[in-house]
Amino acid sequence: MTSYKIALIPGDGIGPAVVEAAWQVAGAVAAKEGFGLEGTSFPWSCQTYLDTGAMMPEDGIETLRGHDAILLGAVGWPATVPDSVSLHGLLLPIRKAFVQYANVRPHRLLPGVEGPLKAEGFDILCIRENTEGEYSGAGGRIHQGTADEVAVETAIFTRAGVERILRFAFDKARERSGRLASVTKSNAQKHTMVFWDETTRKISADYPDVEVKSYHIDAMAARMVMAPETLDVVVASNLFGDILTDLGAAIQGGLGFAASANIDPTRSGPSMFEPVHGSAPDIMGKGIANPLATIWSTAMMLEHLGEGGGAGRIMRAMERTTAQGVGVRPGGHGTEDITAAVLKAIEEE
Ligand SMILES: NC(=O)c1ccc[n+]([C@@H]2O[C@H](COP(=O)([O-])OP(=O)(O)OC[C@H]3O[C@@H](n4cnc5c(N)ncnc54)[C@H](O)[C@@H]3O)[C@@H](O)[C@H]2O)c1
Ligand SMILES: O=C(O)[C@H](O)[C@@H](O)C(=O)O
Ligand SMILES: [K+]
Ligand SMILES: [Mn+2]
Repeated sequence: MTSYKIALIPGDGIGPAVVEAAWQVAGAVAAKEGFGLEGTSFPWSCQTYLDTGAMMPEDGIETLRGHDAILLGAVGWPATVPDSVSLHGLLLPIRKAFVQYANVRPHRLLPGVEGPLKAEGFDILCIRENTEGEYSGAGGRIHQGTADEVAVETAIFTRAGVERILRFAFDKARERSGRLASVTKSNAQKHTMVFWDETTRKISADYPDVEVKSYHIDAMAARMVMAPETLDVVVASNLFGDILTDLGAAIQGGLGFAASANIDPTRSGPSMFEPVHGSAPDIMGKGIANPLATIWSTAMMLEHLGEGGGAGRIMRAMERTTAQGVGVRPGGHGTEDITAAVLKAIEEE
């Protein structure tokens, strides 16, 4: 029997609840399909930082390397650890160390979910650059705490980094509708974003069958709200992609629906799967976190592992669940009800 080694990092806040839900669903599907899932849980979180001074052990990356994939909940507990410390201490090092340069985030409505726009028929695949750009961490502060203080944060765009994410996005566009939207702000940011636009035009020569349009980020934000059905594959830098995908989550009904995959397309190390949302301290412990984003991310994980049959089972079970009105609006059903409904749909198929 084929078996996969999965590293589970539940993290903070609602992370453990949604990972637990998704892991149950993954197990049910594995049993149906006849493959094995061997999960090892790593309790790395803000509590680890308070206990040890670091978000994960020094050999954390090496420990993860031995796994086929990573399933993560959420990282961050701002009441005790600054978000800049938790993000740069756990999530970003994993994305960078394993060169998970493509953050793939689908946005569409599950059946029965209306979303605040009541828009229909949109199906957007956002491809976010995931290792550099505005998240490079290059910069510093001098004269800290004085009137002369200076803070600098430099966005770094490398030719290798921009070309590979654009090629990944062009490939996805080719597999889907043949349409790609590239998002920059090249009117204001005249170095990095002009470079991105130039690179887009250069690479488009290799994809004559893909129609590519460039948009400024502000216009794209409006377009996603006013006419999301006009978009298919959308590619953006690390920060712009981060912002657009919370907007994408909103139009698909909320953060509880938005899934994501941090992919190393070369497969030289594990890829990581996690919901778009964070640790949601405001609802932690209330039993109302929507697990569907993490369950959907788990389907993306199975797809990546070559278990398309299992991924399909999860997607169909989620769709049957929401079509029956379960989990479609905030506060309607709790984490356990939604998980139970998905498990039932898997069992009944
Ligand atoms: N990838 C990650 O792990 C990740 C992502 C975003 C934020 N964070 C961290 O999470 C913490 C909280 O950040 P935030 O409040 O800006 O964003 P958030 O995504 O945690 O929450 C934003 C809003 O969405 C709601 N929400 C989120 N997930 C939900 C779900 N599954 N079901 C129902 N409602 C849900 C929350 O209750 C909150 O009102 C911070 O420490 C932040 O740095 C981590
Ligand atoms: O990448 C980030 O900014 C955070 O981890 C989170 O907001 C995300 O979108 O993954
Ligand atoms: K997350
Ligand atoms: Mn985000």
